[in-house]
Amino acid sequence: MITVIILLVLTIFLFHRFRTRLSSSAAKNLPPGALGVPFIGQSLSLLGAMRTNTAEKWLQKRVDKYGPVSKMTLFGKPTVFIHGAAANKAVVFSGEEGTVSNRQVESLKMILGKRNLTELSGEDHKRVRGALVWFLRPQTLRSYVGKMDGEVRRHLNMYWHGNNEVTVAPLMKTLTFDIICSLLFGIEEGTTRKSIIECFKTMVDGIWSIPINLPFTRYNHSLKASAKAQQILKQLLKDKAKVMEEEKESEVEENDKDLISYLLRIKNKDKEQALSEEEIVHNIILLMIAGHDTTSILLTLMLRVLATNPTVYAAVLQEHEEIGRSKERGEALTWEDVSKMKYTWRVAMETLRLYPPVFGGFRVALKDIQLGAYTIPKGWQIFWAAPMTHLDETIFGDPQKFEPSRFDQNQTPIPPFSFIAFGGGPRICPGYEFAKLETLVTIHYLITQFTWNLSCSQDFLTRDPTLMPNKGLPIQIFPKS
Ligand code: HEM
Repeated sequence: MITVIILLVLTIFLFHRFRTRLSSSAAKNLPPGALGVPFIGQSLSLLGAMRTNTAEKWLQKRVDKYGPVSKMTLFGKPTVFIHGAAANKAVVFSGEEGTVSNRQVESLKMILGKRNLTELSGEDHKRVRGALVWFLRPQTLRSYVGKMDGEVRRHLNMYWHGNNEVTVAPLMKTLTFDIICSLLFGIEEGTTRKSIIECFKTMVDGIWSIPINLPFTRYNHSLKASAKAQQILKQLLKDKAKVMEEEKESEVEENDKDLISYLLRIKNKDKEQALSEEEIVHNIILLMIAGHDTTSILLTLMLRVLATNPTVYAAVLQEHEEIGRSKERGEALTWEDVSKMKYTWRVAMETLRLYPPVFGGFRVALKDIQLGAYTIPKGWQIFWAAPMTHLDETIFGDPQKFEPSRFDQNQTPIPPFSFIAFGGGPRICPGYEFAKLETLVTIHYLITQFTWNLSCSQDFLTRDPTLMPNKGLPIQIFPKS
C-alpha cells in the first residue's frame, strides 16, 4: 500500500514538473515525434529493444518516420534524438563552451557519484580530465606493457589452460577488471579486489534503469552496491595517503606510482590537493566501469569474429606469429611489439564499428540550439547513438560486411564524425590507448596459445544493458603445443 502511495505522489510530482518544462518550449519549432507518457515516455520501449538487441531497428523506424532529428521522453527527461555525421558534428563533437554539456542518465550519475568526470563541465571537467589523461597517455602507458603482459599470462594460466571449454565474456570481464585494478589502482589480488568486484557487478546492472529507488528495483540494488564500493575506496585512499606521508619524496619511483597515488599527489597553484577525496573516489569508480565493461566486450566479440571468419583469423595469426618469432621463449612483449599489431587493431576497430559496446550517450542543451529547421530547447536532453551512424550505407558501403581494411589509413580515410565508438569532441574516450594496449596484448597471447570453436549453436547478441552474446560466448579451446 505504501509503495502504491509513494508511486502515485511521485507520478503527480513528475507530471507537474514535466508539464511546466514543456510549456516553456511550446513556442519553439520542436523536432517531430511524440513525447509519450510523462516521465516514462519511450524509456521502457527502448530498454526492451536494447535487451533484444533490436535498438538499431527501433531507432531506424524513428528515422524513417521523422527524419534524423526527433523528440521523445527518455529516463524522465524531454529528449531529442539525433542521427548522422552532421548532427554528430554539431552536438557530440561540439567543443563550444556554453552550448552543450555532458548529461548522463540520472541512474548513472547517482551510481557513479556526482563528481565523476561525465557529470563535470567547464573548468572542473578540464581539471579532472587533465589529471586522468596524463596518466592514460602513451608516454605513461609504455612503462606498463610488461605488467599488462604479466597479468594476461597469469590470467590464461589460471582460467584457460587445463580447460576444454570456457565462457569468454565473464573471463574477459575478470581479466580487464584485474588489469585496471592492478595497473591503475595498485589493488593487487586479495580480499579488497574481490569485494570491489562483487559491488561492481551489481552496480553495472542498474546503470541504465529508471531511477525509482524502491527496495525491489535494480536501481536500488545498484545504489547500495555503489555506497559499499565508495566505503572500500575511501579506506584505500586513507591507507595510500598514510604510506605516502611516511615515504620520502626521493623514494617515489616515477613508475611505481599508481593512478590513486598520482591523484592524491597533484597540487593546484595554491599547493593544495587538486582533486577532492570525493572526486578521486567517484572517478576511480568511473574508470573501473568505463574501463572494464567496454574492453571486455570488445575482446569477447573479437574472439567471436575470429572464430567465424577464417580469412581474418589467418591474417591476425600471421601478424602475431611474426612478432612471436622475434622473441625469446617467455620474453614479455614491448611497446615496440605492440605498435606492430596494425592489422589486429583494424580488426578491433571494425568490430567496434559493427558492435559498439557503448550504444550512445547524452548531452544537455545549455541554450536553445538550432539544428537544421528545428530548435532543441535549453535544458533538453540530447541522445546520440553510435550504431546508427556506423551502419549508414552512405558512409560505410555494404555496412553489414566485416571489412577491417576500412580502417587502413592508406586507403580512403573514414569521413569525419562518422566513427564514434569512442565518442567525440572534448568528451572523447580518454581510455583509447589503454584499451588498445590491453586488447592487442590479450589477442597476442590468445591467438598464439590457443585455437577455438564456438560451442553454442544458438548464439546471438543482447544488450542488458551492455552488448553481450546471449550465453556469454562459450567456446571449446585447444592449446597449441
Ligand atoms: C573498447 C573500449 C572502450 C570504448 C568503446 C569506450 C567508449 C567510450 C565512449 C563512447 C565514451 C563517451 C564519449 C563521449 O561522450 O563523447 C567514453 C568515455 C569515457 N571513457 Fe571510454 N571506452 C573504452 C575504454 C575505456 C577505458 C579502458 C577507460 C579507462 C581506463 C575509459 C575511460 C573513459 C572515461 C573516463 C570516459 C569519460 C570521458 C569524459 O566525460 O570526459 N574508456 N568511452
